[in-house]
Amino acid sequence: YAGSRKTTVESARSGVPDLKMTSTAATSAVVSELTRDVERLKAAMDEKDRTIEQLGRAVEDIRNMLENAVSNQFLVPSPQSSQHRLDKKKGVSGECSTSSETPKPFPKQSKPIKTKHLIKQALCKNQFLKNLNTNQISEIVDVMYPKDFEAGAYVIRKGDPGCCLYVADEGKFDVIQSGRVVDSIGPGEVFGEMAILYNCPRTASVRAIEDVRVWTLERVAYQQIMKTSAMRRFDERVGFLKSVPLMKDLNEEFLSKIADVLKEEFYPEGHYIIKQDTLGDKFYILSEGRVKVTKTNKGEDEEEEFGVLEQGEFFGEVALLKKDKRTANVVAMHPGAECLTLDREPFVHFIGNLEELKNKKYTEHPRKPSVQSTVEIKTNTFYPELFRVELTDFETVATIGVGGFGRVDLVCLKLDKSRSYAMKKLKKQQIVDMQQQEHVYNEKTILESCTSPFIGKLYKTYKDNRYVYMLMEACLGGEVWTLLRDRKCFDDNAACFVIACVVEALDYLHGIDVVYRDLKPENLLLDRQGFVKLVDFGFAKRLQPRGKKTWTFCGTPEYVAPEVVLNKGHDRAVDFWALGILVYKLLAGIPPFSGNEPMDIYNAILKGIGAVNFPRQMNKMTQGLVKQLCRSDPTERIGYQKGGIQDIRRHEWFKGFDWTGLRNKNIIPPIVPHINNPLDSSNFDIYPEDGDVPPDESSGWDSEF
Ligand SMILES: Nc1ncnc2c1ncn2[C@@H]1O[C@H](COP(=O)(O)OP(=O)(O)OP(=O)(O)O)[C@@H](O)[C@H]1O
Ligand SMILES: Nc1nc2c(ncn2[C@@H]2O[C@@H]3COP(=O)(O)O[C@H]3[C@H]2O)c(=O)[nH]1
Ligand SMILES: Nc1nc2c(ncn2[C@@H]2O[C@@H]3COP(=O)(O)O[C@H]3[C@H]2O)c(=O)[nH]1
Repeated sequence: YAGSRKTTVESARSGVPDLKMTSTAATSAVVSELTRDVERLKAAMDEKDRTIEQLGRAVEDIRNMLENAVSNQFLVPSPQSSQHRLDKKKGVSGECSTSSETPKPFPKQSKPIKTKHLIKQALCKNQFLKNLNTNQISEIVDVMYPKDFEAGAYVIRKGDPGCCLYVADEGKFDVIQSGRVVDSIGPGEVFGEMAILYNCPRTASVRAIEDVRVWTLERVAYQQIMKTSAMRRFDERVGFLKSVPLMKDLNEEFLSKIADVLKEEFYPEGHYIIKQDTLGDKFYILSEGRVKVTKTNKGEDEEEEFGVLEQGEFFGEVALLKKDKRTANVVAMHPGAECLTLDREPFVHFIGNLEELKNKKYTEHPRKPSVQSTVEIKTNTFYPELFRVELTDFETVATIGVGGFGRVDLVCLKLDKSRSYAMKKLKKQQIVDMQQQEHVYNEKTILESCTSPFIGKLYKTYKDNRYVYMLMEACLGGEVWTLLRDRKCFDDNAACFVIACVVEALDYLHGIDVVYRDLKPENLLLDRQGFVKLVDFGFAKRLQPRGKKTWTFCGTPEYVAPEVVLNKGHDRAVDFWALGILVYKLLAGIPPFSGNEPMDIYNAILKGIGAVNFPRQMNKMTQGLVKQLCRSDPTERIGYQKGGIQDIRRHEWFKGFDWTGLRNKNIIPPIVPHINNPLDSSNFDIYPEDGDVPPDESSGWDSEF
């Protein structure tokens, strides 16, 4: 750019006449000629600047178009996106909160009504926050506090860990990427929003152009408000259902399940909630206000009133039971009515049919694996051969994996090289710094209690000043991730087998109320025969029975379910979502929701599976399975409904699959790894040594290791 400008000026100078040789008139003629030249040059340069700017924008547009095309249409990937595809995906998680902790109240910050309005408007425009109810928004606005910055100060610096979201109040801000101003932010705009999900590095810098004020929302405050309000709403709903005469005999667990699938709808006064003679697919319980029931007799226009229904009464069951048209009108009365509604599908799935609901008493059924499997639930599995074995009795053969908090080594006993183990060692200080102690304990206690052929066994744990260690069964066939990287994608047969093993693992885990939360090819390993085992239980959690949920953001961006992104509270349904992503990823080689930044991925996830293009190699039946698993509403996902995980096994995609053979391990896996001896680490990538020696950490949080 500078070069081209210089060239133009130089070529103009070459035409300048010798001034000493000319008269005054000639001089002024020359000056005006030169002035015109200068004007022409200026115009040419401006034009050039504009062209360069347009070219820059065009290049940027083309780059964006190509990136979109690659992720959506499977064109030739750019080097950047193919690199992106080869990267292992890292799990991310919010800080753990122990359930025993009493939430600390966040002080309310008084602010003028105008400011409250500005913040509310800003929050309502944000993807993550726009679905919050008015109470949640008000609570959030109340705890936001002001911060002032002088012109030129950085509100956010790229790369710093983020702990809060901001709403710009007064003044303007520059968004800076690689030293370039890429955008500006003005009053009433939200920025730094990723930080309310979990602690992740800032993706850009934000600098005040003038003296500015921002309103700050801390992640901890946001998450506490979300959690307490969702729990409060859920308890209120269960409490309300208990008061509904129709449901009075149902037990609490069952009511919790129903509460989970009910949707809340508001109808203004005069609104026809149900219109006579139309088709209907919804059942209603009146939670607030009153409705009147009217009927129009054949050949008459007048509506006759049949009665008024009050809070706690239900309607809309007749058309559902008879599979016929609505038999009456139901109209909202003053000042409007609020109903809890149940669609036909979840209604049928969860409670069979209304007659059953009216006539049958439900007893408590703890969820168990839905088919008889070879797995049994044990706790405190004990391996006598390892009873006296100390940490110092092992020697390291090779590093076979590197994770967020440490690494996994292939080890053997110094005195017995006929057997190997995987030793996962985690840096204690880093665990404490990232507040992940509870997750590490979850991993230990859950794995200790698992006995499934589809889950990597944990034999024993150790600790020293710097690390905690988990001694595990070694799966020497390598990661499904590596196979996928080398093959680009799997055929239906191999994908079906991998997914079937995962289904078995999930069935086992959900049967003991454990949600896994980190399904991805990186966490699936092949054993020596080629059967797949689930490892890395860093995000697994045992949920309270009774339909209880958990709130901490956990997972790997490409695989997280929308309810996790939206902080709505989540349960085992997130594993079915991730299973859908996994099916897609194995067959297509890339995940359905992707982007350069996690935020782009989350926005794509919130748009839903309907907006995703499927590659040619995925036929309609397979697409159907992915779509049924990746329903945005968790209660609508296949696997989560009345038929349980057996619905997935029965899906057409698995037609002819030998599930019993899989469980008894008497079928031949489609990919049988080459393993030369028990110390063979050749199916894993080679990792450099970790030069970093972590500091001692002696707070004692790991006493149970
Ligand atoms: N039992 C095992 N046998 C063989 N390899 C294993 C075993 N467990 C883990 N690995 C290897 O080590 C890698 C990292 O293990 P793991 O995912 O448990 O660590 P992590 O620190 O929790 O990782 P991340 O931070 O990515 O979640 C795995 O992807 C796998 O390649
Ligand atoms: N308006 C605007 N904001 C951006 C852009 N890129 C990043 N940001 C914001 O800058 C913030 C930097 O920190 P975060 O990554 O937490 O969140 C980022 C976004 O909110 C951009 O191109 N335009
Ligand atoms: N037909 C009829 N429906 C009533 C009456 N009172 C309440 N309803 C409710 O009004 C609803 C209209 O839609 P549905 O026929 O599905 O189910 C009906 C009942 O739930 C009544 O007296 N007659």
